[in-house]
Amino acid sequence: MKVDGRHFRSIWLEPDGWSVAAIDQRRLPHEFIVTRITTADEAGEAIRSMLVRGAPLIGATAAYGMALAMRSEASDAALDRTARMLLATRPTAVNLKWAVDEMRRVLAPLAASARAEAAYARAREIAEEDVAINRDIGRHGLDLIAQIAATKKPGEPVNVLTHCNAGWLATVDWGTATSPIYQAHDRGIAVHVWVDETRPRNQGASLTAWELGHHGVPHTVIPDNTGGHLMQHRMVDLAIVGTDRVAANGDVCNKIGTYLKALAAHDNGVPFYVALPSPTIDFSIDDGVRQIPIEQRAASEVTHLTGRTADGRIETVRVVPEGSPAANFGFDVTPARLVSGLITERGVLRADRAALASAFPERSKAG
Ligand SMILES: CSC[C@H]1O[C@H](OP(=O)(O)O)[C@H](O)[C@@H]1O
Repeated sequence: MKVDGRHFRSIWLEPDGWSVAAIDQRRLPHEFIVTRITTADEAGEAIRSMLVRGAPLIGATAAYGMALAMRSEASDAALDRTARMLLATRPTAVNLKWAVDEMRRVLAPLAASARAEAAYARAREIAEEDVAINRDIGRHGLDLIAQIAATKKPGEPVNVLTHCNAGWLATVDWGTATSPIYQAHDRGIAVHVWVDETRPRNQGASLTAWELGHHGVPHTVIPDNTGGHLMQHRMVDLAIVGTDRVAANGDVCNKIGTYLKALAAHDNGVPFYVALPSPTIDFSIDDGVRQIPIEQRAASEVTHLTGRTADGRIETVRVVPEGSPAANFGFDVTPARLVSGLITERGVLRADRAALASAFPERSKAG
């Protein structure tokens, strides 16, 4: 999407035809830094360190990481070693495993000499497919926003709450939860977004607010604990969030705090939608609450904050007493019963196995 009027994707193949560029999301919103990724290990570190993050973008980065590996060494051992390295970077977003498995499906049958070219071709396809899928998610989600807009007084915005960053920065382009928002805004529908800051890494405050601002979408950053109050006072028309993994039964794993927003939405009759591309569906899991692995990250992400000082320096400060332990669960799982619908590239679905299997039979059979 647009950054200072210029179109960017979150990741792209450089003109040299083999190295990969990605926006360093750890530096936003204060610095816009593009990093060049030249090895599979650098791709793995980019995922592990959250230089790139967001389920679909993690998948695309892993696909390019496999291509970088095949360019360097295309043996069966290198293929297996690279797959294992990438799969070990982060455990929750199933798009990572989907992308690695997809690359292995394409590459394993090939002679080593043919693997690098095939790997780059498939990685590019995965990136382009993500853009097309997210555009379609936006088209289907736009209908939901337009239906609410039709009930509003002229100029009164549709108020959407979102959590974390499921924006174009979390994907190759468009985003998932933000794609309907961008498409509504671009069509002149008045939209306002309540942006959950999303402690502890503040992807909402630092990423969602940044990208909405660059696209001219009205928004307000709120502390994570505010959403329930807004819903109680009819200040939220619908919630749209992203997801890192949807179980076959419709349970939704997303950034920590999503479950609490879903409970508040359910209690206040606020529609709660989850936007996802089909590679985020994990048909091998029947019970998301019990089976989806929840990443636990470093306590320092809770005990410290990074920001810009008044004189422009980027500093990290401690916000928790020395010696106070901190827990950092990265995700939680919202039971399907709290989900109003799943906005996918093939339409808005009920959050249940029958709807998911019917919409994506080719994936449900693959399991
Ligand atoms: C469109 S996937 C976005 C999803 O990924 C985020 O997690 P992280 O920033 O840790 O990669 C968050 O759960 C978002 O909803």
